[in-house]
Amino acid sequence: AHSYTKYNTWSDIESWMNSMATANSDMISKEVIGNTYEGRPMVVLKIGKKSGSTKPAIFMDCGFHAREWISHAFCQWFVNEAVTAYGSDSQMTSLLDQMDVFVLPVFNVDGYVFTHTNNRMWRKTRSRNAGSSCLGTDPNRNFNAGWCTTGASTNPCSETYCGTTPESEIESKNLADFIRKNKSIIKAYITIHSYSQMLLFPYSYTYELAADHDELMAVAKGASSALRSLYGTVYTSGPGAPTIYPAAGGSDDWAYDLGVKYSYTFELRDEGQYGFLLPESQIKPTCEETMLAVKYIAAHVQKNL
Ligand SMILES: Nc1ncc(C[C@H](C[SeH])C(=O)O)cc1Cl
Ligand SMILES: [Zn+2]
Ligand SMILES: [Zn+2]
Ligand SMILES: [Zn+2]
Repeated sequence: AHSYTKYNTWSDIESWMNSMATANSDMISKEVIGNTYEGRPMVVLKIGKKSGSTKPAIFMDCGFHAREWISHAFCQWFVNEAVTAYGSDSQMTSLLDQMDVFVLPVFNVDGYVFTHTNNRMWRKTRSRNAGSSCLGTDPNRNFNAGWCTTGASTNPCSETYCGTTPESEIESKNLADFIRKNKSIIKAYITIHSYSQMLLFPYSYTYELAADHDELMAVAKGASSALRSLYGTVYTSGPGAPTIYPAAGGSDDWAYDLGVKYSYTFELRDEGQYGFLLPESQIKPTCEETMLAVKYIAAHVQKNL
């Protein structure tokens, strides 16, 4: 059965999404934005007070990389927190009255299933690569943002294989199509990964500073200190290239260049002690502290509507 403090199976997450939308029909609507390579649904939950008119929105995805299980857990935590806190927490109430939050709890569904059934350390998608016995593309190297110019490989057997072309992966195409379709209302893009404890923003594909570097850095630092205020967890804030590594084809860089100004990649706990195998005992504290950072960013976005 589903639990917010366990790493749930895809099957449990899928039924959880259906029951959340049904039980909270005034706050949550469910939309399938396309299917994965193996035919599983990519489900977006639209969270926000129903209003007759279109509201500005924040888009958040989890589960780009299959093995980063704390990421999937956070999106589930966020959805529950949003509907639970609405009406009691003034900031969450204000956010969901004024904006919608699109949450994609599992981007790379095929990969996530594979980490439960075959290989816990799988990262990529599960698509077949012509002429190779190696499967999968790194979805975070597959977007049209300096595509495959740095920090990515043209070798299908590489963990950072960039694919045959930008958006070669159906999962990338489904996400990019949804964001392009809604780009006039999407004011922020947040993508959740692990591990390293970093709050990254454009660019990763170049060392050039983004036009909005100063503002993005200030917000990242504010969000990181909000996060640290709970349990003392230390995050590093900065542009991807100098802060983690130069790498091209990432969804955050792509969203930023599309015009989504507030574009962030979270690298959640830890710093390598457990790495991708973060114990379930750390789900709650990790999600609680990360909520503070996401709410900080959301508040800044609201102020700048
Ligand atoms: N634009 C980007 N933003 C963040 C990252 C770091 C993640 C960490 Se798992 C990755 O390697 O895909 C990588 C890129 Cl290419
Ligand atoms: Zn179960
Ligand atoms: Zn990742
Ligand atoms: Zn990572």
